[in-house]
Amino acid sequence: MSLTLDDLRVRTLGDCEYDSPFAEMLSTKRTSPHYVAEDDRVLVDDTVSVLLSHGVPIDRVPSFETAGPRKKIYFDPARTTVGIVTCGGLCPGLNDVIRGIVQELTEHYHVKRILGFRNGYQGLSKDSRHTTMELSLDRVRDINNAGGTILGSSRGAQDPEEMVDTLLIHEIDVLFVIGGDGSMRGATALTEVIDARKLDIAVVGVPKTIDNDLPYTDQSFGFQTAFARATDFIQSVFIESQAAENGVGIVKLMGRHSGFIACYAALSVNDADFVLIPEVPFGLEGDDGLLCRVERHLREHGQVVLVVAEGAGQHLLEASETKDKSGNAKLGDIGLFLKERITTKLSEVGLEPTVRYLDPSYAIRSVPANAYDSVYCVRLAHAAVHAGMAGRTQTVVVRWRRRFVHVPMALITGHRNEIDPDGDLWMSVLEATGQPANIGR
Ligand SMILES: Nc1ncnc2c1ncn2[C@@H]1O[C@H](COP(=O)(O)OP(=O)(O)O)[C@@H](O)[C@H]1O
Ligand SMILES: O=P(O)(O)OC[C@H]1O[C@](O)(COP(=O)(O)O)[C@@H](O)[C@@H]1O
Ligand SMILES: [Mg+2]
Repeated sequence: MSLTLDDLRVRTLGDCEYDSPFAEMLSTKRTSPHYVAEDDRVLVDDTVSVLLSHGVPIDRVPSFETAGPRKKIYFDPARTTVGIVTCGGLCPGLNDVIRGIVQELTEHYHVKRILGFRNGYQGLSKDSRHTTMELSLDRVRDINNAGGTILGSSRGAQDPEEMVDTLLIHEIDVLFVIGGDGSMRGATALTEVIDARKLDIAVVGVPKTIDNDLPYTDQSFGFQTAFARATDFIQSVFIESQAAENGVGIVKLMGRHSGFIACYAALSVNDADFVLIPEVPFGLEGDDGLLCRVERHLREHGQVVLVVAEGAGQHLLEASETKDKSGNAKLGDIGLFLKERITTKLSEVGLEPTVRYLDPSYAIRSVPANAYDSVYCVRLAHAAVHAGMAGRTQTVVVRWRRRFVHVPMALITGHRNEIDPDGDLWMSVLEATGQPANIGR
């Protein structure tokens, strides 16, 4: 997709007239390999060929506004009230982000009132708008030691007009939405109502997804923790299948539309023989199909390990029209399906398998963030606070090519981050597993 500078323009509520608490520290700072000055920008692309293909001077090629503290800010901290909400599925690090936002607002900006809305957008609805949580430093002190979110989360639509009424009742000036693509669509709907009513409320997003399926973000927070946890389950089925006669290990991992968790966990353990992801369709039948390939592998090596993303091979299952409360398609169970088909096939050819099947499901996303993700979360939280206090709105903060930047919300919801079957990640998976590029297709 070809972007223009206009697509990348971040919205702001107005001129920044208040001195930022960081003004003095920033006065001597210049762009360096480790810092981007607020009037500098970060390139979207990073290869010579793509940069040249734009055919415009370097200051016209697509670039992001840098994140970080500003010398001047839009909101007067002494008169600012902040809201925080976490929506959608859980992800390691949600509590770290909440805590980081509260710490930054309290300790540096001296914002006095921070409210957490309970249970996702539901907490902004008319019915539950009074069940807020005051977020003080004491309240968030050790919340990062636990998984989940102290605010709770939910799926399901709420009326944006009602939600904005709730923001007004609580006199919210800046709302931080920590959530995925659905949440960012919801946040966009909020900003549309805010605009229509000519209100002065900023909405800033911190993208969350263990599936790593949001674009313009290197890797989403919590993803590393989630795939690290997933490796435990691959190791388990590897050991089980190694010890059994004709051992087959199958692990199904989360990943509705994108197979990042499956690929990274499989590469980390480096013991998987087949990795199946939504982005690369496969067939079961025929000499080249998965079933025969599994059989041959088993005959040759005595064991076989498959890692399958939950969204893989959906074309092989009966189509379902079912959706969850947020409108996300409910998928068929590819893990159980493969377990049955592989068991039947191997039994038919006289290999009487011992099949070990694990579906760790929520076990990989309900854990606390690891040290790496915790660092990432706190830095995203800081960037979000700076963006909000500077009056950025309809904007998310992300890390892109190791720099923290501002991205318009519309870009984050515009398409999905998926594994490119022609890209180098999938090539690494093919190299590590030895599986062919096409299975039964
Ligand atoms: N198109 C949309 N417009 C408004 N709100 C939405 C939209 N899509 C999802 N939402 C709301 O955002 C919240 C989170 O969405 P969901 O898809 O469950 O999780 P995620 O944000 O992780 O993708 C839910 O309350 C859902 O109703
Ligand atoms: O919590 P639920 O509704 O069971 O959702 C499970 C889904 O949540 C996910 O973790 C993704 O969640 P999000 O849509 O919140 O990013 C998927 O991997 C999984 O399919
Ligand atoms: Mg989603």
